[in-house]
Amino acid sequence: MLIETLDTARDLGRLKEILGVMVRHGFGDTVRRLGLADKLERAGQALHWNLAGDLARVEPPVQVRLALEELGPTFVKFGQLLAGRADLFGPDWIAEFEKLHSHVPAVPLEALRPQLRQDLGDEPEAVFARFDTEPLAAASIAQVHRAQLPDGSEVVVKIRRPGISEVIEADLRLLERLAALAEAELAALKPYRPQQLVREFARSLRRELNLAGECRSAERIAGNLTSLPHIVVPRVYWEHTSERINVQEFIEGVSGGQLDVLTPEAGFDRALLARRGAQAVLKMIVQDGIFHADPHPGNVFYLEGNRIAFIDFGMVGRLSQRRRDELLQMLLGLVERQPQAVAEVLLDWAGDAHGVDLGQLEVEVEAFVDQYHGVPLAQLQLGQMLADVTSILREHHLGLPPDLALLIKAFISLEGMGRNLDPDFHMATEALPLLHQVVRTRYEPRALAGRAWQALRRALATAEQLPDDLARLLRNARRGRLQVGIELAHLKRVGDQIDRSANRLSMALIISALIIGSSIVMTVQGGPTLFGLPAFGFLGFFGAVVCGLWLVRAIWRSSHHRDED
Ligand SMILES: Nc1ncnc2c1ncn2[C@@H]1O[C@H](COP(=O)(O)OP(=O)(O)OP(=O)(O)O)[C@@H](O)[C@H]1O
Repeated sequence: MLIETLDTARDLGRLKEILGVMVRHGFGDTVRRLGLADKLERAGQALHWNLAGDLARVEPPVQVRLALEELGPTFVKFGQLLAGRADLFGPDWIAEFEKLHSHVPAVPLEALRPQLRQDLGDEPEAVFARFDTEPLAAASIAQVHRAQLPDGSEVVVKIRRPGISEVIEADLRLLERLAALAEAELAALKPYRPQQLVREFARSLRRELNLAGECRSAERIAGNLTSLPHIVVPRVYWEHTSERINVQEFIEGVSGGQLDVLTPEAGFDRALLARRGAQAVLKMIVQDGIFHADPHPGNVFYLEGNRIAFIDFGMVGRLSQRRRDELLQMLLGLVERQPQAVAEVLLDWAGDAHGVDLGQLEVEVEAFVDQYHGVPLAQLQLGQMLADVTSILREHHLGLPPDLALLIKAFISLEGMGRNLDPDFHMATEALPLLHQVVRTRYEPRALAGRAWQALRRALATAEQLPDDLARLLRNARRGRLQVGIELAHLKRVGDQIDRSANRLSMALIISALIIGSSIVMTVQGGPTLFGLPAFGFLGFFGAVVCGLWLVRAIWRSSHHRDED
């Protein structure tokens, strides 16, 4: 089905390439179980290649990472996303996914020129006073060149790789179908919800492909951070920015990776930088609800005056007000060691916890928080605690909502950066006053009154609409066009059970008929015999025994499965 619905021959070719890489890295059996083996074999590729030497001894997480690397940018990015899912994968997997880097050879300027001409409306040399032909950096989606505008402003020009959008789209189409197939065919992968994972990934990657979108996020965040004058977000030059290109202020500073340069002699106060960085990101997360979701050292610069610049807003996380409230309760619960509060939020996050022992989950969360009882605030590693507490969900085969997974990754990365800057930096100590302040502002009378007023306005709007809605409902009911959609989750299962019961009942009737018929035949004298008995009567009884045994086995198996369920 997957192959039949592929859009182009190119997609089919790429699928074979993907399957080939999977086989080469030891996942031939998975290919077979996905029902795709024949496609490869028809393409002349053997499925049962033995893994050569060293590869045979490689652990599954390493095999997966090597396969993702070989499959190119889309899959490398997918692995990078999985690196943030401590709620789904164990530490050995996360460590491997974290090794994935998207640095690739740069595209020469001449190859970029036709696209640049289209996007800038002229040759780069005509638009910029200076344009560096050698890029500053080349990543999988875009590469960055330094340039100068005619007014003397130093800028960076981020250019999307020609053709990358088509490559990524084709890969995403295949990945979406493979995920659907995996979810249907591979029971072991079901708890990872492959389809949902790929859907979220595709959404975020498509957003990243639009280089203007990144600038919109940067401006939004910059607007939220105006109260923190020591935080810098590069200015966007919209006149040269569009989907495939963006031009932004060049940030002159010390890259987050060069900590040894941040000395007091050079005018840097590392403790202050750690505190300022943490305050900014905490504000983005708990107060503003839109945050830089990829704050790794390469995306941070330290500037003179102990200012901090964030760049690359290609991946931002968004949190609804409800999520922010939950997060606030979770963080305060962790910092103030209130197990009940933490458990409550985690159970909310677990969402559809069908078949999960919620009581047990609650006990585990409480035990987890209790182990920090009496530990000084300064020793709490908030990011790690968040990751650990959510990994309890993993053990119960429950996933974290995607917006929160992104947040925890950002949190851990930020906490690590803070500690690298200043070994005495403690996120929990830093966070507590801000968390209290957010709670205070959220529940101060004016804020409460504001929210109550908004709720009232929504209620009034609904009330205003009510007579019309009711009239429409009644009109439809009068015309017999009232439709009610009822979804019964287990209706199909019940239908199947009725089907099976009817089959068994029919079988019981056949057996009874065979026994009665054979008994009558047995009394008839003459005709062929078998073992001294009338042959047709004997065969009838034999058939009844076989059917009877089948019936007993079917009944035993179905009651056994019910017990397991
Ligand atoms: N405004 C800027 N000022 C100075 N340098 C910049 C700026 N923007 C980007 N760079 C440089 O270019 C590099 C890549 O930029 P950016 O992170 O935006 O691209 P990317 O394609 O998202 O890369 P990655 O996937 O590695 O994060 C940065 O690490 C930085 O060195």
